[in-house]
Amino acid sequence: MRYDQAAHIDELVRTANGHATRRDAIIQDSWRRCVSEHNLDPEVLRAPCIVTQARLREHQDAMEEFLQTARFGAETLYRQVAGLGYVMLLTDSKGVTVDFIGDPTFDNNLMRAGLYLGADWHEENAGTCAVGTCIATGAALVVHQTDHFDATHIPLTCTAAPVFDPAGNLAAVLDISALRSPSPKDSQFLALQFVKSFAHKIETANLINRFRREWIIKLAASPEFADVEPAHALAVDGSGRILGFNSMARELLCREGGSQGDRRPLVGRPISEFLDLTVDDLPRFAHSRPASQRMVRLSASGVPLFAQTLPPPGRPAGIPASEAPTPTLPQPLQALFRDEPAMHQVAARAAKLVNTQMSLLICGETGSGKEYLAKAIHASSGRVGKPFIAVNCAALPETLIEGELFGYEPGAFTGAAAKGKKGLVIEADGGTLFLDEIGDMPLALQTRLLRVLAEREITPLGRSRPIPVNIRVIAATHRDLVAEVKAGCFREDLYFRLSGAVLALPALRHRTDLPWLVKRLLAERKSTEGESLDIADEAMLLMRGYSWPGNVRELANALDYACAVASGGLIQPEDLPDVLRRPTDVMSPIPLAYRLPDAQARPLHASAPSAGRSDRDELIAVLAARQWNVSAAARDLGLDRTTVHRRMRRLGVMPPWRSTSSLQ
Ligand SMILES: Nc1ncnc2c1ncn2[C@@H]1O[C@H](COP(=O)(O)OP(=O)(O)OP(=O)(O)O)[C@@H](O)[C@H]1O
Repeated sequence: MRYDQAAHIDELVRTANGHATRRDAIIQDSWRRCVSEHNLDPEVLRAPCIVTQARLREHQDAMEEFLQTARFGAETLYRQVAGLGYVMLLTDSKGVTVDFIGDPTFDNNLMRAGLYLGADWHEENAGTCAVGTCIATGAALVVHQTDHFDATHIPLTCTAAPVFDPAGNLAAVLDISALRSPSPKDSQFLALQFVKSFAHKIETANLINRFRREWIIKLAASPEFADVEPAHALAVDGSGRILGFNSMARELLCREGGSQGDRRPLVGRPISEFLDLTVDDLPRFAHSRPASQRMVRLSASGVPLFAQTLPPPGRPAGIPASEAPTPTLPQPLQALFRDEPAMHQVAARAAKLVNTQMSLLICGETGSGKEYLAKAIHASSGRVGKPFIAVNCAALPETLIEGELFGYEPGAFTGAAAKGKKGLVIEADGGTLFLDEIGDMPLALQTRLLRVLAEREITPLGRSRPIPVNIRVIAATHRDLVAEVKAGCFREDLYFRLSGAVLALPALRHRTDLPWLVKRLLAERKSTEGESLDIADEAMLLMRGYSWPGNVRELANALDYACAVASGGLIQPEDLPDVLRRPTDVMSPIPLAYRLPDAQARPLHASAPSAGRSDRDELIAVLAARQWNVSAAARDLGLDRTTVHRRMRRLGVMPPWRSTSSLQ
């Protein structure tokens, strides 16, 4: 044990025995809690506790939408402090690190220090630390060097702030930490302000996202800042009842309610109890009017504030949320399918993400339309009009990928083009970079890609200064990336970075809109005589019965063939490629909704005992009917998600895009 660790333990023991110490009160209280409530022994040095991949996934799944909303804020915070040696951690309310951004070159040191995805920083395990003590107290704080309880952590400086959900419950903790820092604790004062400010932004973004179909009221103390940085934000429904708030609005309303001696919960109470307005007044506070004319007073204290209201989309004031129309999908996403539940789910999720900075991962069998979907996302986003650059990582020789992607300066290496090369990442600036077959990207380049994603800048070969880039990365694969991670062929941190949002495209044989797709593709084609074509019912029946291993690409090819050989403007069974007419290639006539994806079509007894077979069949059927959305299946079964996940593991049931070798 090092001398500084021994001295630290000595101070802990003396404090636990009631001796005075000059530490902040919040640290002293936490030390005492660690000894008396968590039974932590100051003399034991504990290694960081990192949860298993399966548990991490469960923690991430449970707050998926929040993570998507928080990502941009967390990345922006990281960019501001990365140069000072900080990493960024976002933990859930239990202290498990569900998002992490750090310099990949420090991986091992960060992991050893517990600054890593999956690290559990709850006070019960890790002792006094910024995240754990923030969870215990609900307060933002700095835990600097020897403030930490466990002597393992005393080189670290950590600053954390709580992020509350719209009902005022702790949702997450935002933390920045550094392996090294100056000794005075004051050096972290600005870090604390930074983290608090970003926690506030994430909280407000989460509130607005969660209640985007309701009235949002933002309040600021000055007219000049009413539209720029309104401190207080709350959501109210069409009848003027409070639905949610950020922490600053909660404090303000509690003060107001408190001054009238009313301590009832805020949710459900009419906004007119707190502000001198009713729901009918809300349109008056729309952004189009000058801020100075948007004054409102707090009912109890009479203090003036300046309001800005955001109305529910496409709904005049006063109509209850339940009667609001469902928001429509952007046209390019709508054009991908017709009345097809699995595709609708993919498109609806993509629609929510089109304008976020998040990287997306599209999974699906070959030819299922991964690039087509990526283009539709690009066309639906604010990046439309900017480049969409597609790179097939499997098609480029390993030696060329680096130069093609990241570019190089003139004369960077022997054989380099005289003018140098810009690189596809820079060419995609402002737009979308589509990385097809990401599973085939060599490991060394995965590290460089990770850095581009984390830092949003790129250093071409032979250049010393990085170039900032603004790209949206969409990756695609038909492989089981989780298995690739397990086999050491794919970087785990890159996988987590890319898989923040996974869009799983259904195979064509599982799509219920095949007839519509056939007609749509036919409308784009002509016969050799230049006439439009239709398809006979018998030919359509053959198409519906075929298993389409090459998916939409194979369908398009089959129609090209049929259009070339058909005559009289109608495609007959004999105009279809032979393979469609061979009985062995035809699917068994099980009902479409219960047709199982390939991974599940293996002999069931191979992975499940016969006693469990009917349970397994039932579980697979419900999951397949819900396009493998575990939450939806759990609702159907009347179980919670964790139980369904546990049951899936026990019965060896996996989504079609994972193989049996997947990480569990
Ligand atoms: N929804 C769709 N509507 C019309 N055509 C589509 C649709 N989806 C895919 N296609 C067509 O199917 C073909 C294959 O699509 P795409 O290249 O996007 O598949 P992929 O999954 O990326 O394939 P791969 O795995 O081989 O990279 C393309 O010709 C594309 O134009």
